[in-house]
Amino acid sequence: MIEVTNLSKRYGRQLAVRDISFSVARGEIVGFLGPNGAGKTTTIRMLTGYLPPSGGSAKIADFDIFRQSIEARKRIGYMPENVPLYDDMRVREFLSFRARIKGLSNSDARRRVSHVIETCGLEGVRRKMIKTLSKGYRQRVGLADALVHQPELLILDEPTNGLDPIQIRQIRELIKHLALNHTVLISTHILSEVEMIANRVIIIDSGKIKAADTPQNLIADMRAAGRVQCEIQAPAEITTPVLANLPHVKKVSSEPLEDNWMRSTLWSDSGSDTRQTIASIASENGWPLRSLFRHEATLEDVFVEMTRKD
Ligand SMILES: Nc1ncnc2c1ncn2[C@@H]1O[C@H](COP(=O)(O)OP(=O)(O)OP(=O)(O)O)[C@@H](O)[C@H]1O
Repeated sequence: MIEVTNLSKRYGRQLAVRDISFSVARGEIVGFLGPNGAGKTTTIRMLTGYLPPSGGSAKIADFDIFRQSIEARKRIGYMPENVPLYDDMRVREFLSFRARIKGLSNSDARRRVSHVIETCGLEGVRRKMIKTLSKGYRQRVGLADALVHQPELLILDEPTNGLDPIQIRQIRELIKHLALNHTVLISTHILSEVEMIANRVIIIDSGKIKAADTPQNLIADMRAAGRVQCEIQAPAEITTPVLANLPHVKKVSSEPLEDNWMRSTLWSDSGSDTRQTIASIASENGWPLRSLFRHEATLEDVFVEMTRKD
């Protein structure tokens, strides 16, 4: 559904998107993640035909977004970060206007507007002026606008940004519902949201793709490379160098607890679980060991690790 090949965007001297390639298959729900300024909006604006690339290409449903822009854009429902709405229009009037701009006939527009009003839960506000709507309802109108021409692909740029927790939950439920019969690319900062909705994530940082996989695989990799915490009753000057020298261990930090107990955290390489080695070392040295566990990784850990600046 989306095929991005060596796409780049330069703003003056700054390379905001650097030679990225990825694809999204029909029916996938892909979370597009990255810290502020990573290049998400720039990429999305290129994919939706609003911004010309400095290099590379992108196809939507096999149509080149730059050379076959009209065909490609017909298939995209785009909800930008700050949904531009006409405040002095009423909801239904605005959606009808948008449907006509998008080329729907009068009768198709009427039918589709009624459908998206129902899908997006806008029945109660369809006659209201847009300027009187809450942010949550404005987002729904933005989603209805993105859907009105019946696109196969939805591209949503931070759709829950600025909403309160209840509104976030409502929009998330709506997106989950829409995901049943659309391909979705969703950019967000809310990682729990991605874990709940997406079947794959793409992490971008400084204009480059750092990872593209299912949340489960990314978390599993992170778990393998994970953190192990242990509590040993021995001075840190003795235990820390020993723990730091264990195979695969990259870093150890220790903090003193009561009665000469010491809590140490070990970060290790991918594929290694140091728990057994720690237990053996403690036993060999006669160090009392009262706690030993592996930290369960989350998508947030993956995100922080992938986008860490060090
Ligand atoms: N119109 C522009 N002119 C110059 N630089 C820009 C422009 N738009 C974005 N940038 C820069 O390009 C980089 C990528 O920005 P972009 O908005 O794509 O990031 P983002 O991942 O969407 O960030 P955020 O999560 O904050 O929205 C940033 O360093 C930003 O300052």
